[in-house]
Amino acid sequence: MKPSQDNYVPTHKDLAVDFVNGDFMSSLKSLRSFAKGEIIAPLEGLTRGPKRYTSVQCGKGPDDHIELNSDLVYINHSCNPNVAFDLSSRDPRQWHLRALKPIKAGESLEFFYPSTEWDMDQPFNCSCGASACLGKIQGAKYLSKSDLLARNWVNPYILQLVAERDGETRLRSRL
Ligand SMILES: C[S@@+](CC[C@H](N)C(=O)[O-])C[C@H]1O[C@@H](n2cnc3c(N)ncnc32)[C@H](O)[C@@H]1O
Repeated sequence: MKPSQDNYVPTHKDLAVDFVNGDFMSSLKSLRSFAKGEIIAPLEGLTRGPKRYTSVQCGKGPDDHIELNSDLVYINHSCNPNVAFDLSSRDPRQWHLRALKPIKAGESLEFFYPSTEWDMDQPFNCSCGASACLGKIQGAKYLSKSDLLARNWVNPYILQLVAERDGETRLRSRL
């Protein structure tokens, strides 16, 4: 579920969707400043569902995908992100959105999609404009461990999948 522009009511006090005409052109902006490390929002009202362009992966399993059911779904990807979805706790009540750097009022919130997603439903050519932009964004499966670790936050289940992938590669090369 993606909140629409019709009769829009923000789901989070300090955040607002910047609706732009055109497919996937909208974004989520901060209405106040946040300090580095500050929790911007707990993740509440989540539902399980299939992998979609709106879902967020929350574990290693095929069914480990949640829908945010809020304005947070409008957070775009950046290769130089300013926020992270931290789904590292075993307790979903601890899952949250956190600032990775100081954020000013009016700034767009952007997270590094491969920090949650292994193999994305809807890959795209990134337009984040960062100097270290990775180009095509399709999920962590397609990136090196060093490219992932350079983005300040990667969820532990993604790092486990990377370790399994890289272990298999080493084993195969020995055969
Ligand atoms: C969950 S939506 C994010 C909100 C989206 N901008 C919208 O208006 O609905 C994810 C989609 O937004 C687009 N998107 C997000 N970040 C992007 C980026 N850095 N470059 C290009 N497209 C991006 C892609 O089409 C992606 O599949």
